[in-house]
Amino acid sequence: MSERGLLIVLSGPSGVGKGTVRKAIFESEDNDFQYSISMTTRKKRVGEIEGVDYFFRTREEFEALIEAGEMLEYAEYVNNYYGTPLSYVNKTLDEGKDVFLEIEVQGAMQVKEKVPDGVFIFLTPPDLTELKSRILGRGTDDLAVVEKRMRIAREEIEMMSNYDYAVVNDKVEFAVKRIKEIISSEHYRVNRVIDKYKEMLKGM
Ligand SMILES: Nc1ncnc2c1ncn2[C@@H]1O[C@H](COP(=O)(O)OP(=O)(O)OP(=O)(O)O)[C@@H](O)[C@H]1O
Ligand SMILES: Nc1nc2c(ncn2[C@@H]2O[C@H](COP(=O)(O)O)[C@@H](O)[C@H]2O)c(=O)[nH]1
Repeated sequence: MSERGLLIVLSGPSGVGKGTVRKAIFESEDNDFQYSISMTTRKKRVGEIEGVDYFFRTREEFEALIEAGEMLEYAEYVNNYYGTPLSYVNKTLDEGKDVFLEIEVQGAMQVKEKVPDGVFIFLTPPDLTELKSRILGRGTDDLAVVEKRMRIAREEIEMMSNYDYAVVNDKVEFAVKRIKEIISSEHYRVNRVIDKYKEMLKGM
């Protein structure tokens, strides 16, 4: 029996750099994770591509998928739905591949309920001033949305204790290195490899 893949959840406040860090992980040569592309009802930003950055759907389409039980998790964030399609995650984990989700905190907590043996990593900013300047520097949101993201960020940081690991995103390359080290060591946790040894002992 081949081992099921690991479900890795990278989460944290808006603007901390989740997308930047995730892209750096996926661009690295030794990357062996499968990225689960999220679905959203928000408008496409300049340069974003359907099926690469997100699956862009209407609210009606998204709600129909929720009703049909086809989302692993979903959340309403700044007046839009965001969610993870369930079938891709299940199929890929069953193939023994590691699946990487980059999602906000409400969604991460739903995944934790359903897949408690996932690896939950909270990406933190060096401080809140730096967080705000990253959101502003990105230039994608007007001031009211930036303030809303900052209010949500404060609540999200309080949820950090529900995660397995906290990684500070001071420099992207350091954060990437820490995350890779965490995932690599998670593969050696006894509860993940025990079944393989049970099989081996049965055959002796
Ligand atoms: N380590 C870092 N140092 C300085 N700037 C960074 C760092 N990581 C990311 N940034 C910058 O911060 C801004 C926000 O990053 P990014 O969009 O990746 O955040 P996010 O957490 O994915 O946001 P959201 O949750 O809103 O999608 C970007 O302009 C990015 O270039
Ligand atoms: N719960 C989920 N959150 C998600 C998912 N995909 C992305 N996100 C998070 O939403 C916010 C806003 O994203 P943006 O692209 O509008 O800046 C951000 O924190 C993302 O990480 C998802 O599938 N589920």
